[in-house]
Order: sequence, then C-alpha cells, then structure tokens
Amino acid sequence: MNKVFVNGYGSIGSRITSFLKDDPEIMVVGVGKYSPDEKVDVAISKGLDVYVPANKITSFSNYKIAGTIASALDSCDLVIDAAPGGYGYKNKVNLYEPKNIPAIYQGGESIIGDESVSDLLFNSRVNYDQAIGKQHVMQGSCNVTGMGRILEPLRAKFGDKLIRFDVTLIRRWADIEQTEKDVVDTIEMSEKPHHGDDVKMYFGKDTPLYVRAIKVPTRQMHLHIMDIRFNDLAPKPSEIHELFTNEFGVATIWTAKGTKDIRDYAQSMGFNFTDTNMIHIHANMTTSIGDTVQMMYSDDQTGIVIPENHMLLQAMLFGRSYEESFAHTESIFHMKEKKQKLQERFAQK
Ligand SMILES: NC(=O)C1=CN([C@@H]2O[C@H](COP(=O)(O)OP(=O)(O)OC[C@H]3O[C@@H](n4cnc5c(N)ncnc54)[C@H](OP(=O)(O)O)[C@@H]3O)[C@@H](O)[C@H]2O)C=CC1
Ligand SMILES: O=C(OP(=O)(O)O)[C@H](O)COP(=O)(O)O
Repeated sequence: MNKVFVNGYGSIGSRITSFLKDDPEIMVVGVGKYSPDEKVDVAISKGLDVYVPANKITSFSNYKIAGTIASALDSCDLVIDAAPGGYGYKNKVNLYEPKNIPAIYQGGESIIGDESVSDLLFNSRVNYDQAIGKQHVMQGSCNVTGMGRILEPLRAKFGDKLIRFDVTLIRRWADIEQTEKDVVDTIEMSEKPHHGDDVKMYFGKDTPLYVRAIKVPTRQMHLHIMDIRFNDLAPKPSEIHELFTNEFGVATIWTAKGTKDIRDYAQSMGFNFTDTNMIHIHANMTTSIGDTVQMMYSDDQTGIVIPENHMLLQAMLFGRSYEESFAHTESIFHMKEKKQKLQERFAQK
C-alpha cells in the first residue's frame, strides 16, 4: 500500500485527507499540524495521526501527538503539501528534497521565479501526462483550475478562431470553515494577480489572456466573468453550452440566483464538505454579441482542487493513464452524479 503524508490540515489538507482515507490504494500516514488548537482533536477523532514540527513539540503537550513532521516523512512515499502559500517552497527546500520525497504543492505557491516549486503546473484536463514520473508538481489554485476547465474545451473546438480572453475574477474573501478570518465589508483590489501567468504555464505562454481580480466579502465561491473574442462572428450561447455537456467538473445551470444557492443545494444533498468539486456555468448570463461571447461561471473554491490532487497523485505514484486515474477518482468523488443533480435542480425553466 502506498503511504501518503498530508502536511497541513486546513481547508485543503483536511479535504484531501478525508478523500484519501476513502481510497483503498492509499494509506494516510497522518497530517502535519503547526498550531496546538482544536483541529488537532478533530484530526485525532477521525483516526488520524498528527505530526508536528520538532521545535514546537512542547506546545502540543496537551495532545496525543504521533511524532515529528520529519519522522512522518521518513515513512511516506509521497507528501501532499497543503501549507499556506509560500511555505510549500520552504518545505520543499528544507524537508522534501533532502529526503528525496516526491511532493505535490498547492496553488498558493510560486511557479515562476527563484522560489518556484516546480516547472509543471498541473491541470488534469490539459497536461495530465506530463505529471507522470515527476518528483515535484504544483496543483493550480482553484481559480487557475477553473479557468482551464473552460479554456481547454474552447481551444479544442475553436482553435485559431479564438483571439482574446479577458477575465475578471471576483474572489471570495475566506472559506466557510475559516471562522478565524473575518469577512471585511469592502471590495479589495488584487494587484498583480498570479492567475494569468499561472494559466499560461499550462495553456501556453503566448495565450492572449488578460486577468483582473478583486476580492469581495463572501465565503460563497469565486465568480469568473469571461469575455471570449473570436476572429469572426461569435458562436451562439447554445453552441458554447453544448461544448460542456460531457465535460467533467463543469455543470451548466440556469436558475441559481447566486453562489449560495449552489452551496445550499450541495449541503441539502449531503455532498461531502458541502462541495460540488466543480465550476458552474451560469448559462442564463451567457450572451453572444458580435465577435464576443460573454459568460460567467462560479468556482467551488475549496472543492475543485481536491479531485485534481487525487488525479495528480495517481500520475506521480502509479504512472497511470488519464483514463484509469479518472475512473478511480470518479469512483470516489462521483462527479458525474453531482453534475447531473445540479443541472436538474437548476434546469432551464
Ligand atoms: N482555501 C481554498 O479555497 C484553496 C486553497 N488553495 C491553496 O491551498 C493551500 C492551503 O490553503 P488553505 O487550506 O486554504 O489554508 P489554511 O490556512 O486553511 O490551512 C493551512 C494549513 O497549513 C498548516 N501549516 C502552517 N504552517 C505550515 C508549514 N510550514 N508547512 C505545512 N503546513 C503548514 C496550518 O497549520 P496550523 O493550522 O496548525 O497552523 C494549516 O493547517 C494554499 O497554497 C492555497 O492557496 C488552493 C485552492 C483553494
Ligand atoms: O486558490 C485560491 O484562490 P486563488 O486562485 O485566487 O489563489 C483559494 O481560494 C485561496 O485563496 P486565498 O489565497 O485568497 O485564500
């Protein structure tokens, strides 16, 4: 059985761990915690071993700790780093490389410059095969992953007819369970957003993609407003929607008034963590004007990257084909069923 250690137990690390525990091919060595807080007990109550940095071990004296992060790394085949942005790079240099352990990093890390964690930014829809046999790979962030799910089917269908993509990202303030983070009543500018450069890492450096981003006071998903320009008359909205009929991780919905409707539905249906694990095209907002298609889709910030990490893990650990990995991931995440339910619930009237 392959052993995986999840270093970081926040929004992303806790979800990844939970799904890996459902995977009969993986043994979860445990999780890394850095603060002695109630989440240590949460992890232990779920049957997880908790590992902490050697220099903090005394501050965890009230908890039953399994050992140090270094000791967990000694007994794992791969680590999924789920640290706050920037710490993954430090972990790579200080922990994973010296021990020669393959690692997956999350989207808050850098992919460009001196502190880049990898030369590969993973998006299963675009570059799955390139992850096979790699030692260090970064999973794109939630917004970066969502854009790939729209852009790749467009490229496959329209190719050279596409001449420009302009995207405004409306970013959520914090996650639902990040109760320690206040949602501030303001609209915050995201200067120099990383998303455009990140997407170009997998979609091509010369992609005519222009991204702006702001942050708004909600915990209920990100929303992307995308204008797609064609070299001639743009296709009708129905042609655009048709492209996504069989796309995994993309639901096309018509009657959601807002992102919370979707999250509430996910909760009422008992989806794990109230995540849909996908993006949702708000089809009632798609228009075609002259050479431009305007569309909007929401992006389940916490859920979307979890099946991606699972696919990436399989490429790196087992060298599996895309099809085999997808089938295995689907058996755990049931994305087709979730898509169908969402589309039925928010169907066109
Ligand atoms: N939240 C989201 O919606 C998404 C986040 N991401 C990316 O995932 C990564 C993690 O984000 P998220 O889960 O939201 O963050 P959180 O703040 O929710 O959790 C971070 C976790 O990392 C732990 N941690 C602290 N220091 C270190 C360290 N040096 N090494 C390893 N772990 C450490 C924290 O431990 P402790 O609490 O004990 O201090 C905490 O458990 C980021 O790169 C982010 O950009 C990507 C897609 C979506
Ligand atoms: O990966 C995410 O967003 P991003 O694609 O805007 O970086 C997550 O929602 C985390 O974002 P945050 O860094 O604003 O907490």
